[in-house]
Amino acid sequence: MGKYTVRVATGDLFLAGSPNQVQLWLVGEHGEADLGKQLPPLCGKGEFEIDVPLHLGRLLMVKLRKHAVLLSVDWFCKWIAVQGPGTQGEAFFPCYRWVQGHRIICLPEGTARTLSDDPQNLFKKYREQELEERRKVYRWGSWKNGLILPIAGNSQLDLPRDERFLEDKDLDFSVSLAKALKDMTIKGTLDIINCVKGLEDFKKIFPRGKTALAEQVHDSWKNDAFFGYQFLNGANPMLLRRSSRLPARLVLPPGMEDLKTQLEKELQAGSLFEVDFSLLDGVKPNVIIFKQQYVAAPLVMLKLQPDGRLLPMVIQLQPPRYGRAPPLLFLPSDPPMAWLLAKIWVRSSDFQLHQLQSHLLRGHLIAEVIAVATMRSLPSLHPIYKLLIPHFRYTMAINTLARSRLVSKCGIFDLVVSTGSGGHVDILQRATACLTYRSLCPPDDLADRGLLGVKSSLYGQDAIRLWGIISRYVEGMVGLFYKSDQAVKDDLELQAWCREMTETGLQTAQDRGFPISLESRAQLCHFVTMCTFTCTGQHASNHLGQLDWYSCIPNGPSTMRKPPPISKDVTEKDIVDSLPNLHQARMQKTITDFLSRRQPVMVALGQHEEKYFSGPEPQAVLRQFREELAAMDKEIEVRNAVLDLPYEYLRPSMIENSVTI
Ligand SMILES: CC/C=C/C/C=C\C[C@@H](/C=C/C=C\C/C=C\C/C=C\CCC(=O)O)OO
Ligand SMILES: [Fe+2]
Repeated sequence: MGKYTVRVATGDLFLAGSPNQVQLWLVGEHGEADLGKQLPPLCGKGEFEIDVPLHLGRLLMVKLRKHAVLLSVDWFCKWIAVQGPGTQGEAFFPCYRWVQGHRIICLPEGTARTLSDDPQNLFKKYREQELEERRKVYRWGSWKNGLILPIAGNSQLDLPRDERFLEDKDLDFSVSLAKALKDMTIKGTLDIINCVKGLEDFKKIFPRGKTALAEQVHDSWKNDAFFGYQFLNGANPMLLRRSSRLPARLVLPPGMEDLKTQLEKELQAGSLFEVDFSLLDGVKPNVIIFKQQYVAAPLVMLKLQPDGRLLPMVIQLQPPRYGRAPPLLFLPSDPPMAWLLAKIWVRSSDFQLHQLQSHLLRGHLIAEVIAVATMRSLPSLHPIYKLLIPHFRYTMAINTLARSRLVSKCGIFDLVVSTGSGGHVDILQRATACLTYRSLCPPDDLADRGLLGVKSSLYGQDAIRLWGIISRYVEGMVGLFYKSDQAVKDDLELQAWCREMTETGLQTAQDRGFPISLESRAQLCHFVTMCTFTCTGQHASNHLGQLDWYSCIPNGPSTMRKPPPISKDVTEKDIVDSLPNLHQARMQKTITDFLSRRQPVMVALGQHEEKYFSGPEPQAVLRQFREELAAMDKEIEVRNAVLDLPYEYLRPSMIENSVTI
């Protein structure tokens, strides 16, 4: 018994407060005290003192309930802190959620606890009730067959309130999208009089890139070294791999002996690389306003020079067909327009696999599965929940928007992308079928692709460095709560979480290397590091490059309006007629600029302000994480300062703490 000081923190945004009164209870080891209805949590922090005539002992949780006389107004509660008998200084009760309706909400004290950390089962009932409620609110949906599962819901309003954009994000997204579409409409009216006779006309109509690098892309996109560089450090660094043999599909027609000799020489030297777009083979192309669009499935062979440049050696635009003559091979020595058109076809194919496989599937959709599985399987007391929850912010919301406006019927893909109107779903299904656990873990993925130690792969170096920092952060936290491998095996909530993710969310992905159970601390750390990296670095490295590399339309055409060339007799007009028309180009530029602009409402990696963990040790681990991130950021800044083409997409200060756009 004694005097307690209670502090109540409301969200910082305008709509976070509520005029409804809030009733509070203090729940201790030895009893529970009803503190009655307290100040309505209008805004900021409220504080009150109260005498409690009971001996509560150590405080375990705070319970709260909103009372509405006329109108129930949701309240965003950040946290509650209590000082008094049994609090050892100050007891902190994290919330960071919306309090809706009149239900009683339980907020356990912030110390992370696995089931085995609660031998008296003081929280067991609470954990079970919380998960029972979460499984009703966070339900798996289904978008298309053969894909990993999304959250149920067709719009943000269908989502749990805690998953929707807060008003600052909502305002920024809506206003900037409306402005982008308005500008597109206004500029688009001029397109009626604009005509694109030559490639230079594209530059006149779309003059300025939004970044220094985008400007360089406008100037240098035709250059072979620039073309090769993109597979290392461009918008999509996920497809390049070192050749272990000449690809079977690369059928060399008679007269190409020199090329064969060169390829074999590079192969023997270990400097032969390839990018194979076979996943696109046979995808049904879109028809846009009654006009057939076209898709190819190229193969590019490249050689890594001693100076680090990656130069294309040959492009095969389509795989060989049984019973037909071998496909034409395009070479750097071909007539310039023919070679340029072949490269443009590769760029358009890269746009398709980048946006659908590397960005949407391996970034957005995997992050969503991690988020939904966690909300359905781990209580808020669980250390892994506390570790991961900051990396789920807005992911379900942005993905629901993508499913309703980007890859939906009559969405952006249908309007301006050559794989729209169903081809994009086919590609997602194919990409899902070959999605492996190793491919989501840079140390394994880069090893498998033969990119470890390739100095000119700045993506590779930064991805390995960031993976290491995240891995140490995860190990630091896991080490606080799991003292043995057996403790991991015995954690039934953890095992249910892993199974829910692999078997349900990822749709029996154990066939592709994903774990169905966690047998050791090392395996747990690897899995949680993959989750964290996917929600942060993987998405950023495949999201941020759009602004630089796709604002020059010929460098990333969202569609192609003529079939791939079958001869080398190519004119500039053939190229212009193949590229997106002005309307399509303007829409592509509008959407990719809008999506990849630097977000004003942004939390950088590791910089979340929510305090989910109580206690000095987790805070120390988080502090160390932030210090390592800051060191990496500074070193990348110094490195980039002397580079003609700086690589920024894995700079910690540029990486969002979750997938929000
Ligand atoms: C053409 C760019 C394709 C990108 C797909 C890859 C990842 C998804 C993307 C997320 C987008 C989320 C929401 C998009 C919402 C709206 C789209 C913009 C305008 C639609 C026009 C309209 O409906 O009015 O990653 O960032
Ligand atoms: Fe994105």
